[in-house]
Amino acid sequence: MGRDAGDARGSPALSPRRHDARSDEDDVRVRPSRRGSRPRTRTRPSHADAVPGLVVAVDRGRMTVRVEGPDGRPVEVTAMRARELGRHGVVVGDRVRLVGDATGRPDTLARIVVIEERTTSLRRTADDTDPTERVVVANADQLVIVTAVADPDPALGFLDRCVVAAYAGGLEPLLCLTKTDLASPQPLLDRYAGLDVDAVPMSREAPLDPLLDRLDGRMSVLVGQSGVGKSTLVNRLVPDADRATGEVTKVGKGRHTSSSAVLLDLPGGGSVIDTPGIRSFGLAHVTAEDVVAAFDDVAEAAVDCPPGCGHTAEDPDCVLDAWADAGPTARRERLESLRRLLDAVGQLGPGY
Ligand SMILES: Nc1nc2c(ncn2[C@@H]2O[C@H](COP(=O)(O)OP(=O)(O)OP(=O)(O)O)[C@@H](O)[C@H]2O)c(=O)[nH]1
Ligand SMILES: [Zn+2]
Repeated sequence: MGRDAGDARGSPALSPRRHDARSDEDDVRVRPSRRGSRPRTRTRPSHADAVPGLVVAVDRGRMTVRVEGPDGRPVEVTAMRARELGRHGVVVGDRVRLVGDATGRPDTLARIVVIEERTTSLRRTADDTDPTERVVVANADQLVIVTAVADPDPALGFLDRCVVAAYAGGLEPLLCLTKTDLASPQPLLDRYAGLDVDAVPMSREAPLDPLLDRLDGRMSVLVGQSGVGKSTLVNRLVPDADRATGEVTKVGKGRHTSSSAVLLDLPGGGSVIDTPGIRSFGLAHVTAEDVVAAFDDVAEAAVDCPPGCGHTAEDPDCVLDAWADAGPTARRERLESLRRLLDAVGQLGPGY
């Protein structure tokens, strides 16, 4: 077959091979459009025929992108970012478009030319003062915060930070309270009840069903500190994922050792994104407003707060106290829980 079926139908000749002086190697060859009907511009090829895919792993600039193969089954393609994306990073969960060789055959490399708009972005900064935020995972529905009820004791500050990061990124938080064979999950359940954070107690002996019910058909990110039993959980959820458990050394753990996140499909539908590299959540990018916005009732009341209100008990003109007093006692509990979150992450927002 000729290089472009479209030529036969009389569409304009394709642009010259070297279409852009700044092109990197992959850009030099302009791929003929499969449909052949769309002429390319010199500086920026049209990507209307680029192949849609889902980023399932990122490892040192190389992305693994899942696309639909010729037989309708998913194929994993190795890809890199096109230079034209500028500084836009690609993360696990991103929906992208690929040009180049998207067959997934060995030693092929495709190019990501489009990152679709994200529905959610789980973000973090290196610490609370660093303004450079990094997106950790895109488009996930929920953040599953894995914490042991004992051994190790729950790191409450870390939990609060994860809850805040979830709300700020547009994800629903879900607490997965592991090792319930060692202690009661009740204190942790109580701690977040006022905010209606969903929670599921779990131990390695207990059936997975209550958790699977919540993961079904959704894209969920799993975070947790070392030793909480996250790998044990992932191995049960995705038996062929082969995540190493209980090892002291991080060397040689799992297949995607150096990745910060890897998407794994659940056998019954939905997926989980494991984040082995993420042990902390800097929240320099989060404002008190971002947190409040996650609670419709509180956000509605807070519109009467002065601009820049931090909504803490120390903010003199915060209207949320009056709002709590005017309602049932549950409102006060909700406000206290919310303020504990704001306190725990501290220094939220400019001027607060
Ligand atoms: N008692 C009890 N121990 C568990 C449970 N789940 C996991 N463990 C143990 O807790 C330890 C840590 O489990 P992992 O699954 O490796 O924990 P992790 O969160 O992946 O931690 P890293 O390996 O450091 O990333 C192991 O010794 C497990 O056997 C549980 O439900 N109950
Ligand atoms: Zn306020």
